[in-house]
Formats: sequence, C-alpha cells, structure tokens
Amino acid sequence: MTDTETTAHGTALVWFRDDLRVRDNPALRAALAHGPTVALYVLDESSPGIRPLGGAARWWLHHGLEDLASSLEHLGVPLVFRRGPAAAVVPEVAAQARAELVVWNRRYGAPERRADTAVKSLVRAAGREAESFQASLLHEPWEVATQQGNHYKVFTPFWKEVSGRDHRHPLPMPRPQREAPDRVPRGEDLSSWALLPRTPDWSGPLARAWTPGEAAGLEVLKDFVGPDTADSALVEYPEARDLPGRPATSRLSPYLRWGHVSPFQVWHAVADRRRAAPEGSAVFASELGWREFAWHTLYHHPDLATENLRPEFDDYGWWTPGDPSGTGPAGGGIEQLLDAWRTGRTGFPLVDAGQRELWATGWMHNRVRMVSASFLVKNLGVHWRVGEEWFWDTLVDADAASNPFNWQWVAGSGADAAPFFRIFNPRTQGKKFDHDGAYARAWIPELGSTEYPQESVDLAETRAAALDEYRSLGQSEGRRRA
Ligand SMILES: Cc1cc2nc3c(=O)[nH]c(=O)nc-3n(C[C@H](O)[C@H](O)[C@H](O)COP(=O)(O)OP(=O)(O)OC[C@H]3O[C@@H](n4cnc5c(N)ncnc54)[C@H](O)[C@@H]3O)c2cc1C
Repeated sequence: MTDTETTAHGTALVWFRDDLRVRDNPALRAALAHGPTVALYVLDESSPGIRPLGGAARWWLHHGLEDLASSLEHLGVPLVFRRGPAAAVVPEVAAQARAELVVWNRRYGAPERRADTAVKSLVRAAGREAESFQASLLHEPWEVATQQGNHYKVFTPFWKEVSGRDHRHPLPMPRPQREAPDRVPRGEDLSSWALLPRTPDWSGPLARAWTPGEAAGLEVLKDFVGPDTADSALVEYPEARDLPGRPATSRLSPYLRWGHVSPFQVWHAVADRRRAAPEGSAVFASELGWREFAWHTLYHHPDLATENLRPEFDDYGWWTPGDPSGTGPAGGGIEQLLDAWRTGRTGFPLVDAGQRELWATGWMHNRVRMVSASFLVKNLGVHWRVGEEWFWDTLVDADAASNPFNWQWVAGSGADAAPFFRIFNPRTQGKKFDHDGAYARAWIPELGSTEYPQESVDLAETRAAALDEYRSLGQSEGRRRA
C-alpha cells in the first residue's frame, strides 16, 4: 500500500509513548493507512511499577509534546492528551473515538510491557483490533541470542552479532490525512499537567541549551554526520569524543530518548558516511550499540535500576542516605560530601564542572559522567542507586535502560562492567581529557580563587579503602562458596 492510500475502514487510534515523531513511525503509518486517525498521549504515573519522570525529563516532555501536536496538526491528525493508568485510559479513548484499530510502538520495560499487554487484551475484548510495532530499537531483545539461546552478557559479541544484520530503512514522512475522524474525544490541556517547573522556574538554561522536538533532532543529526567528506564530525569522533571541552559528540541522546529521532534514522545517516569516515562511523555506530545493549539488558533484567546484576555486590558496604551505620570510605561527613557532589563543590574540577553542566543544561559529557560516577561510587562509597536517581532527576536524556546500565557499569556490578579496580582519578582524567582546563573554567568561574573548595577527600586513601572493601567482598564470596 502506498502512503496516500487508505482502506475504507473506520477510525484508527495511534497511541504515542517514547516515540514523539511523525517520520519513521510505523504505528502512525499503520493508523493512517487504516483510516481517519486520532492520536493519543497518556501521562501515566499510576500504573503499577511505572517510574515517575524526573524534573528535567518533565520539562523536555512538555516541549516535545507541543512539537508533536504541531507536526500532527500538519498531517490533519488531532492529538488528545489524557492522564491516568494506560489500561483504563486507552480503551476508554478508543471507545470514545469509535476506533476500529488501536496501534502503538513497543516499549521494553517490565511495567510498561505489563500495561501494554493489559491494554491489548482490553481493546481486543471490546471488539477492536490492536497491533504493536518495532520502532525504538534496531532489534527486538527476544530476537538476539547466543548460540546456546541465552541473551548476551558481553557487549563485543553482542555488537558483532547485531551490527552485521540488516536494519530496515527509515519510513518516509506520511502524507496529510484526507478524511478527518468523525469523533475526537475530549482531551486535557497540556499545561494542566504542570510538567514545567514553576516555583522556582529553573528551566532557563535548559531552554537555552536545547530545542526539544523532531525537526530539531533531525537537524542535530544532519549537522553531526555532516557532508560525505573529510569535514564530517565523524572523522574526528574516535579521538575527540573523549574531550568534554570540544563539541565532538552528537548530543543526540535526548532526541533518541524521547524518540524524536529513531535509531534507524541514525544508523542509516551514519552508514551513508562510511566512505568518508570509516573508523568514525564504526565507532559512533557502536555507541548506538551500547544503547541497544542497555535496553536488551533491561528487558532481560527488569530490576536493572534497583538490583546489582552481579549479586556478590549486594555485600559491598555502599552508603545510602538514612543509613545510620555507614560513613563510606571517606570517613565522616558523608551527607555533606554527597551534597558537594550534587552541587559541583567537591574540589575536583572535572567532577564539579560536570555536575554543574548537568544542573544547568540537563546533560553531561560521557567521559565526565564516567569520572563523576566513579568518584561518587568508589571514592565517596555512596551506592550507585543514589547517583542513578540524581541523574534520573536532572538529565534531559534520563533513560530507563542507559542510566542504570551505565551506573552499574561504572560501579562494577553490571553487565560487561568496568572492573572494580578501575577507579578513575579525577585529577589525572582532568589533565588527560581537559588538558588546558577550558572545560573546567567554563563551568567553574571561581576556579583558581580562594572561593573554590579544597579537595574534599584524599584520593589515594579513599581509593585504597574502596579496594579493601572490594577485596573483602571477594573473600566473603570465597567463604560462602567453600
Ligand atoms: C553514569 C552514566 C549515566 C548515563 N546515563 C545515560 C542516560 O540516562 N541516557 C543516555 O542516553 N545515556 C546515558 N549515558 C551514556 C552516555 O553518557 C550518553 O548517552 C552520552 O553522553 C550522550 O551524549 P551524545 O548523544 O553526544 O553521545 P554520542 O557520543 O554522540 O553517542 C551517540 C548515541 O549513542 C548512545 N550512547 C553513547 N554512549 C552510550 C552509553 N555508554 N550507553 C548507552 N548509550 C550510549 C546515546 O544514545 C548517544 O546519543 C550514561 C553514562 C554514564 C557513564
């Protein structure tokens, strides 16, 4: 069937979730091909197990939905906003729209899958068709397995397997629908959801740093991959991507997180640059592979945000707020140290610049995320879950898979994780990756003055304490096995 053709069916309802785009959207395309289409977005904060969004994510979502509503309007598709548990709202809106067909693109977290399964059976029980599509991952997690039939636990063989497969080409922009739906159910006013911060409104720097939405995301992608010549940013990506002071990474993460841009669009845009930047396009594609690997890991380990993937780490003496016994390897004052980490006042410029960048813009460079996370988990001895929750609240790209996956990677407790003894030294990392200090100075105006705090912990002592704790973990493991 071509883009313009529709069968002579009744109304279709397309339910948007983490796929806030009109291009390369299989569910939207199926709805438009079926008949007059109504779109729905449900703010679901009450289905069991659904993780409430953090503050920066709520800000992004508000603007992302405004952008989606405007793109859909150009296609003649009304977007209805409703709040409540999906299993109640979606069947109700489908009934109000008298929809014959309800479609959506798949999600992979356990609570979301449970909600989707409930919606599917309720919609079908009401005599409507329901269909879901693959749109947010290059491969379905259940379709990638080792020869023994298990899921991959190590990235390199995982990526070797999936990067060699074919990835479908992105679907084109749909044509506007010719026939308006008969009934458009009443929706809520987006502003009544209070997704934007009010008292205080801290979103000014976020708005200066980002333009949420599909067109902006595609522009970011286009600028990043550049022309098919040596000028493409991909050429220098393998070296420069580790330098936080250089705009050398794509900054596509929030656009991928919210589905303004699809992994298929990114994959093919990069594949088209293979001639000009063979190494850069391969390294960049493998970063997309880490995103994919994180999601496959979450699919197979639904408790990724709360449970150590390697259970031996359950015995590690990490500190969590409210723990009366714990001080962490840094000694006393752990609450103040945690506060200093959050606000970028630890006395270690690379960590502090990163935490301030995060607070101001909702984003932090990957190298700095790794160093800052390692400092919190290993030098301060704070549980990775505490850092994960802070990032969840402050990142505009806060992602249910990539965030816990990477925190566990840094902590050593995760899939194919960094070995625990790899403890980043923030001073050395600063010299290596921000050697002229430009990144640190950009975020810490008082750097070099007496206003900037002294180093808050002794790196060598805290490192040694963390390693001691880790070694005792090994021994108790050994004892348990003996
Ligand atoms: C402690 C910690 C927490 C993190 N939390 C998140 C998160 O909540 N959301 C998130 O999208 N990324 C997270 N990352 C991964 C990574 O830091 C960001 O994806 C990256 O910095 C985004 O910038 P970019 O788009 O310019 O990346 P680029 O270098 O341009 O990479 C392109 C894309 O590949 C993906 N990607 C790159 N690195 C990773 C990675 N290590 N894991 C998974 N996907 C990756 C992202 O989608 C990214 O947009 C985290 C990393 C760490 C160490």
